[in-house]
Amino acid sequence: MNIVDRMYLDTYREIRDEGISDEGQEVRPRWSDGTPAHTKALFGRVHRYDLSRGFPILSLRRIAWKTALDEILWIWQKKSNRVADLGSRIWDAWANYEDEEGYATIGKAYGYQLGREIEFPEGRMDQVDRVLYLLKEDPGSRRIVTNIFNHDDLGEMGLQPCAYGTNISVKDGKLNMVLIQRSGDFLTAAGPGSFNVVQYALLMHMFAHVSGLEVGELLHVVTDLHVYDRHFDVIDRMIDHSKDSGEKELPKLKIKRRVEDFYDFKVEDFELEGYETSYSTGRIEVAE
Ligand SMILES: Nc1nc(=O)c2c([nH]1)NC[C@@H]1CN(c3ccc(C(=O)N[C@@H](CCC(=O)O)C(=O)O)cc3)CN21
Ligand SMILES: O=c1ccn([C@H]2C[C@H](O)[C@@H](COP(=O)(O)O)O2)c(=O)[nH]1
Repeated sequence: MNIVDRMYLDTYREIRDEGISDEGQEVRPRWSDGTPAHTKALFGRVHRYDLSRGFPILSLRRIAWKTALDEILWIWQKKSNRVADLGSRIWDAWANYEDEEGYATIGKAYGYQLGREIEFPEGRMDQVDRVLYLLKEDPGSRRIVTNIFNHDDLGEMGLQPCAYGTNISVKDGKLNMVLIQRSGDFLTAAGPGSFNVVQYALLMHMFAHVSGLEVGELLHVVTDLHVYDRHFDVIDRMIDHSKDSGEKELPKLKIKRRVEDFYDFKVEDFELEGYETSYSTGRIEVAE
C-alpha cells in the first residue's frame, strides 16, 4: 500500500461507518436497470497531496489514468463538449444534446464553459488562456481562478459540473492548486488517488511544465463525498485483495519531452514510472 491507499481506506471506512444514507428518499441517479442509486455520504472532506513527493494515484486498484488524462485534455485543452472528441465512451450516457453540426454533446458544460471568451483589460481570452497568461505575467497573483458553474447555462447541461472550480497559488516557485468539487462518486472518480485527483494532478504538472514552475500541493475539497449502494461490495473485495501487500512508494510522473505550449500536450507524452497494480475491479457500474 502507498500513502494514498491509506487515505482511501480511512475515508472509505468513515463513509461506511458514519456516512448519512439517502435510502428512503427520492434520488435522481439511476442504475442502468432503472433502480434508484442511493448513497451514503459525508459532508465536506478535504485531501491534500504533495505532488513533489510522488504522483497521487491509488494502487489498491488499477486507475485508468490515460483515460483520465484524455478526458482532462478534452475539457481543458480541446475545450470540447462533443463526445466524439473523447478517446473513451465514459460520457456517452450523458450526451443528450446535439450541436449545429449534428454532433452529440453534453450541452453547455465543462469544456464549453472553459472555452467561452471574456473581455479583460489585456484582451479577450477564455478561462484557460487567462490561467496561462497569469502564470506567465503575474505568477504572484491571488486571482488565478476558474469557475465553470455558470448558473445562466445550467438548464442546458446533461450533468451539472461536479469538479467546478480551481484556484492556483504559486509559492516558492511551486504551483499549488485548490480543486472544488460539489459532488464526488468515491469509487468511480472522487476518492483519494482516483480519476478526478489524477486528472487535476496531471493538469498541475502540465501548467507547471509550460510555466517554468515545480509542482506543489493539490488540495481537493469535496462537498458531498459518497459511495453508491452497489459499490460497497466492489470496494470491500478490493480491500480484501490488498490485505498483505507491503509498503509502496508513489509512482513518479514523467513528461517525456520538453513541451513549450500547453496546447501541444498529448496522452503519449506522459509516463507513470513505478505504477504497479495487480488488481482490477473489472467493469464498474456507473450510476446515471
Ligand atoms: N455517477 C457518476 N460518477 C462519475 O464519476 C461520473 C458521472 N456519474 N457522470 C459523468 C462522468 C463520467 N465519469 C466516468 C464514467 C465512467 C468511468 C469508468 O468507466 N471508469 C473505469 C475505467 C474506464 C477505462 O478503462 O477506460 C474504471 O474502472 O474506473 C470513469 C469516469 C465521471 N463522471
Ligand atoms: O468528474 C466527476 C463527474 C461526476 N461525478 C459524480 C458525482 C455524482 O455521483 C454524479 C453527479 O450527480 P449529481 O446528482 O449531479 O451530484 O457524478 C464525479 O464524482 N466526478
